[in-house]
Amino acid sequence: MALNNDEKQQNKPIEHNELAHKSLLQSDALYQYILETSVFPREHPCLKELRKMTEKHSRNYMAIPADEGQLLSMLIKLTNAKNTLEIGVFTGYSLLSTALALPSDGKVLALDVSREYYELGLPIIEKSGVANKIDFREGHALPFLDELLQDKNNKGTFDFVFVDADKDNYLNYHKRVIELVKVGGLIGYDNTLWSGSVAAPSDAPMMDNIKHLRGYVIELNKYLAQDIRIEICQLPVGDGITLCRRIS
Ligand SMILES: C[S@@+](CC[C@H](N)C(=O)[O-])C[C@H]1O[C@@H](n2cnc3c(N)ncnc32)[C@H](O)[C@@H]1O
Repeated sequence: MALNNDEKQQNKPIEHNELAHKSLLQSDALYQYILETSVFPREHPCLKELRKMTEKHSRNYMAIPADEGQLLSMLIKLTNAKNTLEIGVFTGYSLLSTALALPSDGKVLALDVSREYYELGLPIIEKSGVANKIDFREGHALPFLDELLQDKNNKGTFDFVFVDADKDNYLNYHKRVIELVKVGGLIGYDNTLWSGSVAAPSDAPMMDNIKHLRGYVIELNKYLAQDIRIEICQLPVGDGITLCRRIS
C-alpha cells in the first residue's frame, strides 16, 4: 500500500539515526524534535557535511551528536574562551564546533593518537576557513600533557578543555588538565553517563565495551563530585557531559 506524505514523514528514519541511542531522553521522537527544530537548522554547513561523512564511518558512534556540538559552541562563546584544548578528535565534529565558535585569534590544541581519523575530516575543516585556529598533535595524550606541564608557563593557561578520549584514562587526564586550565576556566568530560550504564546494576546485560569501561566512568564521577578545586554540573546531553569550573 502506498503511503501518503504524512505517513512517509512519520516513517522517516531519524536523521543521525546511528547516534540516536546516545540520547538519554525517554523518547526518540522528542530527541528528533530537538535536532530538527533547534539544532540542524542552525548547524554550520561544514559541520553538517562532516556529520554526514562521519555517519558513513564504521565507528560513527564515537562522534559527539550535533546537539552536543551546539552546547560546546555556546559554552565557548559564553566563557569568551580563546585558548582551548581537546583530547580525542576522531573525524573532528567537536573540534570544528570549537574552532568555529572561537574568535579569529582563538586556538585549539587538538590531541589524538590517530592522525588518520583527523585527516578524514580535514578537507571539510579546511573548507570551513577555521583550520588556522587548530594545532593538531598526533600521539598519546598523557605524555603530551606531562610535557606541557613541565613548562610552568603552560599552567593555568587554558580557558576551555574538552576531554573525549580513552575513558580508562579520564582520571589521569583530570589530574593534569586541572593544572592546565585557568581558575575560572571550564573542563568538559564527555560520556559521563556511559550509555546509562553508570546507574545500571553491574550484572545487567550490556555490551562488552560498556561493561569494561563502566567502572572507570563511575570512579571519575565520584572523584569529580568530591573534588573541591571545581564546581560541577553533569548534563544529560549526548552520552552525558560533566562540566567542571575550576575554582582553585
Ligand atoms: C570518542 S572519539 C572522539 C570523538 C570526537 N570528540 C568527535 O566529536 O568526533 C575518541 C578519540 O580518542 C582517541 N584516543 C583514544 N585514546 C587516546 C589517547 N590515549 N590519546 C589521545 N587520543 C586518544 C581516538 O583515536 C578517538 O579518535
